[in-house]
Amino acid sequence: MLPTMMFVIDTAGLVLRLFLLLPIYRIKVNFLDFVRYAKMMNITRQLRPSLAKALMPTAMRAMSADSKLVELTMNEKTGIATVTMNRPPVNSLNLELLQGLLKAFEGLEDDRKCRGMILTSSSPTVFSAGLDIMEMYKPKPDRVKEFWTTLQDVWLALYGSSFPTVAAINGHSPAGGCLLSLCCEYRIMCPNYSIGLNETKLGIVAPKWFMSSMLGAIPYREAELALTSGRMFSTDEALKIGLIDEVASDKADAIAKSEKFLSQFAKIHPIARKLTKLNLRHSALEWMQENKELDLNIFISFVGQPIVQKSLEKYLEGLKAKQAK
Ligand SMILES: CC/C=C\C/C=C\CCC/C=C/CC(=O)SCCNC(=O)CCNC(=O)[C@H](O)C(C)(C)COP(=O)(O)OP(=O)(O)OC[C@H]1O[C@@H](n2cnc3c(N)ncnc32)[C@H](O)[C@@H]1OP(=O)(O)O
Repeated sequence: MLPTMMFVIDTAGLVLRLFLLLPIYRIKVNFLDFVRYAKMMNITRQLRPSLAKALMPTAMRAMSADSKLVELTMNEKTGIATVTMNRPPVNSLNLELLQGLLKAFEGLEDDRKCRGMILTSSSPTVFSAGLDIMEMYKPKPDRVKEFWTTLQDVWLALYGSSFPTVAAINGHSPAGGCLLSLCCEYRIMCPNYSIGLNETKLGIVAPKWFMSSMLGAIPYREAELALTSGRMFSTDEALKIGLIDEVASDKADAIAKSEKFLSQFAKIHPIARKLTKLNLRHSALEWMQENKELDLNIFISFVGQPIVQKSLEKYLEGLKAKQAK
């Protein structure tokens, strides 16, 4: 009798607390939200055994991401998903890789079992070489529009994800690669690689939202110096200025450390965590939502400039020459 009464009182309390929160943040709540909340509050043991069992995770599951460019696995026991970029040789972000990432992030957003996500790479030495320069060099009008819009959507989905995120940076991470890691809440990097927003070195300008992502990680003064000079940081330098949070000895260690970081959120109220994150990121997210079209037009006119095309051509030649040596 007493446990039943306690359960009814607990449940009423939970529902009341949820409904007090909801009008402020305009969250849709449904039964599954309640179940998540209840599970977090550790009351699933009091639910019907069949329902409690259904809530218990079982094993590691490969989820369909419909793209060989992105592998998505879910640890059913912990609810931690791993998204692995798999576009050899350097995971340069072309339209198809971005579409694969977007699909994976949106899928996880809809997956009520997802408790966190680790973003990593299948390459032994490169996390991501950033945007595929071939998408910007002599671009086809329709494709380049779709390319940039998809990048904006990937940024919105990752920077604004409701689940906690970690980048396990197991290789070099210039420009767009660094951006992806900056969208995550925590960065763990393997030794002796480089990371940074090096756009000015290519003769291009990192858009406002690239910069605001960096400003979310390091102080303004450091960001100003890094962005204007296009500086790439070694793993140790990145740790010193706070561009990364931890160093791992290798990829396996980076994943283990990522899981440890994410596991702390098991004890944190998921709605409180999510709303705190989204409130902190609100102005950058809102700017993007309201300025997608403007940002697209700036990009299109920027990459259309002959001087920008010349810079990209020179940079590509430099990469090829390096390869030929
Ligand atoms: C007011 C204006 C406002 C807004 C303007 C709007 C927009 C403009 C800004 C757009 C933002 C762009 C951000 C970017 O991400 S640009 C991309 C920057 N990336 C880089 O600088 C990285 C370049 N690559 C490297 O440094 C190295 O490749 C790397 C350290 C990652 C790995 O070195 P490794 O020795 O392992 O490999 P490589 O031999 O160098 O490369 C292998 C092959 O891959 C090709 N490659 C490398 N990177 C790219 C890339 N980013 N895109 C396309 N191709 C790439 C390289 O050429 C080699 O090719 P092959 O010779 O084998 O054909």
